[in-house]
Amino acid sequence: MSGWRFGDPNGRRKWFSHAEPFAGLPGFQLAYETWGTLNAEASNAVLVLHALTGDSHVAGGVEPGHPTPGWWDSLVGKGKPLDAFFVVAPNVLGGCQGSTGPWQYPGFPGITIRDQVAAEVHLADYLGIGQWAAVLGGSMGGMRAVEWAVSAPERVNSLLLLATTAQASAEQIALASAQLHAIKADPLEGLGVARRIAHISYRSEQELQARFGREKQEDGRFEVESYLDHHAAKLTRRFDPASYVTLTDAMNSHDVGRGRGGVRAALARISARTIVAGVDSDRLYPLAQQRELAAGIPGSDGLRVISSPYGHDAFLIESEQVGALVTELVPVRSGTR
Ligand SMILES: CC(=O)SCCNC(=O)CCNC(=O)[C@H](O)C(C)(C)COP(=O)(O)OP(=O)(O)OC[C@H]1O[C@@H](n2cnc3c(N)ncnc32)[C@H](O)[C@@H]1OP(=O)(O)O
Ligand SMILES: N[C@@H](CCO)C(=O)O
Repeated sequence: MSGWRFGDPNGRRKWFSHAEPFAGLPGFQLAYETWGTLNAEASNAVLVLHALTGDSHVAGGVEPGHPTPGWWDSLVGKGKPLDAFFVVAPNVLGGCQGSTGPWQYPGFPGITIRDQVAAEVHLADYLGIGQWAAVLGGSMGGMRAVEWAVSAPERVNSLLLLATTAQASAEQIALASAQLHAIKADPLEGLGVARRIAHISYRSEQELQARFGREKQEDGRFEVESYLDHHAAKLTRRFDPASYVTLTDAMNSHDVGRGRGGVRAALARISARTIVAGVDSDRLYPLAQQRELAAGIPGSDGLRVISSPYGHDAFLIESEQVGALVTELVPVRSGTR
């Protein structure tokens, strides 16, 4: 087993181990990182859930000696929207940055978003967190966030759903299936092909046209090809093909309505104060999916739109707009410090 998958590249990871059989596994471990301090009432905990190729390292540079940037640096740290809270970020079950996944466990079973949330419930219990002040997530993280609020409504006080959906659509499943075929044909090369396909869907047509047009590099590749080659190489250096398959299958299985009387009935269970936001240029998780969430969740006050040319990835890039939504959701209350 390659050590890096259990390693701690940023020097901040903690591990939670669950020794009982779970979802076809003999047990599991979740790597997680935390920022801030849990208050005496355990009322200031915020759960941040990462997207497909994300990890527990939401923010870097918060403490001396841990400068590696995180993927939502703008939210966590002194004077930032989540400064007053105890932030917990797990690496998702089946992921490959510290948590149990297919490379750690040959014959790793198929798991669902519900299994991943059930694993995170065990982590919350272990940390002594009965109710989250807020659960935040974008994309696959948003799938887990909405599942948290449906399956354990009493444990989620407020909820921020970004660029996500109540159930995977045929188009999302179709795009994923092409990626999975590539990986199953040749894991390493295939992961690069999968990343190219996925990354096109993470950006917008107008952005790619404006940035790259028909420009070519000296080697004859179109600039946009070179850009995709870059992301493919970058991901294959930091991500495990089998984990990509496991997590993509889990996203395909995502349907909060399954066995619960359908999506509307499931969303009606949510008691959290909720903000749902989508990106106007997102062609992977279109606004109609967030509109469905906002309409079905009783505690939502309607759809917010993040205006950005960057497509789906805007939830990771538009720090100001995302930060404003977080601040609106969890204004720093006295006593949360
Ligand atoms: C959930 C998580 O994100 S966790 C871990 C961090 N996350 C990730 O990395 C996820 C995968 N990455 C992404 O989704 C995106 O890179 C984001 C959202 C994080 C950032 O998006 P952006 O800031 O818009 O970066 P963009 O997609 O334009 O890529 C910039 C990179 O492409 C390179 N690049 C730009 N044009 C070209 C080109 N024509 N040819 C080759 N490389 C190019 C840049 O040099 C830059 O390189 P770098 O990655 O070494 O910095
Ligand atoms: N591009 C980001 C978001 C995907 O939803 C990632 O690779 O995780």
